[in-house]
Amino acid sequence: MKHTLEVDGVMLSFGQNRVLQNIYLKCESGSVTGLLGRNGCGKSSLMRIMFGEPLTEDRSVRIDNQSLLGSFRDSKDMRYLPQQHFIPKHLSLTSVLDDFGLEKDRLLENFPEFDAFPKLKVNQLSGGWQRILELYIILMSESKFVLLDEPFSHIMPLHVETIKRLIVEEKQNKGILISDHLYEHIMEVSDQVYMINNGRSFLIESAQDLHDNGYIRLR
Ligand SMILES: Nc1ncnc2c1ncn2[C@@H]1O[C@H](COP(=O)(O)OP(=O)(O)OP(=O)(O)O)[C@@H](O)[C@H]1O
Repeated sequence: MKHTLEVDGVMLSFGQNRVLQNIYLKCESGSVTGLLGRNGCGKSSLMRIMFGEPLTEDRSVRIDNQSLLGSFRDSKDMRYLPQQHFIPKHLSLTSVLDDFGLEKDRLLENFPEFDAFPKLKVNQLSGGWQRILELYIILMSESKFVLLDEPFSHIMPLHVETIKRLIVEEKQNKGILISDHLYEHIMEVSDQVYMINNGRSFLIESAQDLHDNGYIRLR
C-alpha cells in the first residue's frame, strides 16, 4: 500500500525573523524526496515540526490524509535523524541494534568495519562511525517515513556511496525525506527535490534552479 506524508500551513517566526510561511511538501512511500536551501532557510525547523516538535501551532502534518496532532509520533509512522547525536552513549552496538530490531549481519554486510568493535559502547566510536550507526538504524528500521537531516555530514566519501545505495534500496519499504548540503548526492538519489527560499517551498528541476535561487554558483 502506498503512503503519503504531507505538510502545509506552516508559519514559523523567531521574533522578527519570519522563517517559514508558505510551505507545501509531499513525500510518498517508494520514493526519495530531497530538501535543499541556503543555510538558515528553515530545513531543519521544518523536519522538526513534521516530527512533532512544538515549534509552532500553525501547521498541518498528515499521513494518508490523517492529521498528526500533538507532538507524539509513532515510530511505525515516522522516524527522524536529527543533526545532533541522539543515541545514549553508554549503550553497546549490539543493544542499539536490538532496540531497533535490526540484525548485525546486515549492518556488517554494508559496513564490515563494525566487526572490529563488537563490544564497544557508542561513546567509544569515532564521531563519523556514530553518525553512520545513527543513520543506519533510522534508515533501516521499520517505519512508513524517515526524515534524514544531513545524513552525509562527517562521513567519508566511500561510505557516502554505501549510504546512497542503501537509501535507494530502502525506498522500496518507505518514503524518505532527505536534506543535506551535498546537493549533487541529493539530486542523484531523489525522485523529486524541493527547495526552501524566503520561507516558501517549491519543486526544482535542475542545478540551474539552484543557481537562480542563490544556492550554488554554476560556472
Ligand atoms: N531556537 C531558535 N531560536 C531562534 N531562532 C532559531 C531557533 N532555531 C532556529 N532558529 C532560526 O531559524 C532559522 C532556520 O533555522 P534552521 O536550523 O531550520 O535552518 P536550516 O535551513 O536547517 O539551516 P542549515 O542549513 O544552516 O542547517 C535560522 O535563521 C535560525 O537562526
